[in-house]
Amino acid sequence: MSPLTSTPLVLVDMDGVLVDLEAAFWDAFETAHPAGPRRTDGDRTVFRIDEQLDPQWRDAVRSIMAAPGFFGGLRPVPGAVEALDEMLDEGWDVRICTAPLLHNPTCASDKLASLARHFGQRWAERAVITKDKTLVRGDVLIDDKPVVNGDWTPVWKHVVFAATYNQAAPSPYRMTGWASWRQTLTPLLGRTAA
Ligand SMILES: Cc1cn([C@H]2C[C@H](O)[C@@H](COP(=O)(O)O)O2)c(=O)[nH]c1=O
Ligand SMILES: [Mg+2]
Repeated sequence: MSPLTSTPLVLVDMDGVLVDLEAAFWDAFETAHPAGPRRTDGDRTVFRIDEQLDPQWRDAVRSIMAAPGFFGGLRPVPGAVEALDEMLDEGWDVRICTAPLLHNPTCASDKLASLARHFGQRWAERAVITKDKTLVRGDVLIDDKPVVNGDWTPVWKHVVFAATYNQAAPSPYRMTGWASWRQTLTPLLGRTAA
């Protein structure tokens, strides 16, 4: 809880949680490489797409993700817009906590523009963009990465936003989608939203 209020502070990741990186990636990849691997070849079992595919495709994956504008084209995950607004309007303090891809020159600015466009300007103003999420205080971090680590011991609990590639995540806290945010967060934060 915040030292000044009892309002729980919820941190929410972007890629794979609020916006659909996987769909945007495969749309671009399949267009650029029509004879290459397809999204339908199988579910992702590791966090990084380049590590899922044969090594011959790694540069191609990197080049799609490094393209200026790529992160501005990601579409919201179903239910995400409504859930964020509900959490904030009902009394949680909610911040976006997202990592930039440093070799994409417009990644950080595209993420802010995407938040404003799809979620509303107030969400762009609530964004924290950092390579190290352990530096950010909060009660929970909702994130699809199986392990979110950094230079510090985090103060938040990691709520794993469920995906095929994080089924073995060590955190005991798991959210299966935005429809269940209340059931997942309320027991963790000790009270319902105000
Ligand atoms: C799936 C995937 C992700 N990344 C990068 C893209 C972003 O910079 C981060 C994830 O950001 P988040 O908002 O903290 O989710 O990881 C990547 O480089 N390769 C991938 O396959
Ligand atoms: Mg993510």
